[in-house]
Amino acid sequence: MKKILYVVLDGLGDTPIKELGDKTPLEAALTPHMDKLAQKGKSGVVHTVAKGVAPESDIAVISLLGYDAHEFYTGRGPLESFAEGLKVADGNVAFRVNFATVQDDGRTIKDRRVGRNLTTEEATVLAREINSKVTLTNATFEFKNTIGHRGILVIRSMHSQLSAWITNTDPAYDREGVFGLAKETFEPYVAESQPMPGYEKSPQAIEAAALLNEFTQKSHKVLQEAAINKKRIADGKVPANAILSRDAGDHLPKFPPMADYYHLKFGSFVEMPVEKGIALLTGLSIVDVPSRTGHVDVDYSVWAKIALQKIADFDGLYIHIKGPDEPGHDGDFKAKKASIEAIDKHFFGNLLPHLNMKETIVVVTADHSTPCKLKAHSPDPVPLIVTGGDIKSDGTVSFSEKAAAHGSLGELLGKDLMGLFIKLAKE
Ligand SMILES: O=C(O)[C@H](O)COP(=O)(O)O
Repeated sequence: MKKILYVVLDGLGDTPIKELGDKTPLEAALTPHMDKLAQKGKSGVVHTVAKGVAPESDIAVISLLGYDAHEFYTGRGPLESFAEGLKVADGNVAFRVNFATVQDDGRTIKDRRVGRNLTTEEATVLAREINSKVTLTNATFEFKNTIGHRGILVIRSMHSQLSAWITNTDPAYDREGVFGLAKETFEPYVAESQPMPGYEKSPQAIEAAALLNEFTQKSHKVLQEAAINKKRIADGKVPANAILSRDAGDHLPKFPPMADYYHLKFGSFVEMPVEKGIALLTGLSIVDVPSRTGHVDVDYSVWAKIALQKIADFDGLYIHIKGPDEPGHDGDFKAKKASIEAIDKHFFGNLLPHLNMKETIVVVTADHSTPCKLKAHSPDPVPLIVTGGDIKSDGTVSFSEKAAAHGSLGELLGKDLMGLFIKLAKE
């Protein structure tokens, strides 16, 4: 059986941009290596969770790994908390959070990501202050910063189980059932969490929402007084003076391990806690890579070398590269195009010349589209290339949304991809 090299570029998909000559950042980017993969293989488009769904990365990646997100997903909070070593027992409620910047009224949001320049070191100090100075009514909590403005929060009631059926305080994401869905537009105010429809009378949901609101108010007060924020303001930066919470979960997902589900041993290297949590909980082996240096030419070429070494140890590698998503969220199409070009040059450029393509099915796709115009995830399907092994070309000339839409693979669902790749790897 051939190896499977499964590369997912976060937020890759986009829509045509006038300033790029009505091309998407992917179309406009110089991507000779990915274009060659497309020319030698077949392409198509993927609705990673379902047609018309603008997924967060978590349910998209779960689907891309072949699991039905409707069946297995229990919220982003438990995934990221598990990745970061925080205990999430049944009845604890875990959230993904952002440090954010609000006006002095404590609720008008100036920036959901603190200008995307909060250092992990600054966030660590602020997290320590929150953990030491905030107390909750008949409950304890653990708050941990992760990467940049990102973090996780676990709240534990002292006398009862809590329910995750509560709304977000982060206005940028809605909840549809257990799924988190990106909103194209939203009111820039910290939302009051409340029990979700149908759970208005649930004591566990009522208590969970009340505790989240208490945490939000008290952490804001602590952050307002924090020396780090006073220094940030003096340095002309926006303060990290609020915590936005979303995607609550009150138990860990129970995935059948990949080894049992597909009888395959997969390695994985990823950048963000959410993908790390999914990899750990689906039984993928985490391949250690050096932490980001901030220089993508260095980081991506190191990743390429590690992928070449490690693919020998596994049946396949799942590689999740964050790159294009952040500039998409920031509406920075030039930076998104540059990010795609850097991945092509420094990851694929260092990987493909040394990869045994006859013995490897190479897949390149995305978890969702993050159109620069929207600055948010969208339901637009993402392009897919499948090449290598004995796969014959379907005449695709380049790697782009437009070219993929005419590919011979047509429209696919994320949860069907693994089955397709395994079939191709066995041919
Ligand atoms: O970057 C991340 O953590 C997510 O993919 C997007 O989350 P955000 O909208 O809170 O930045």
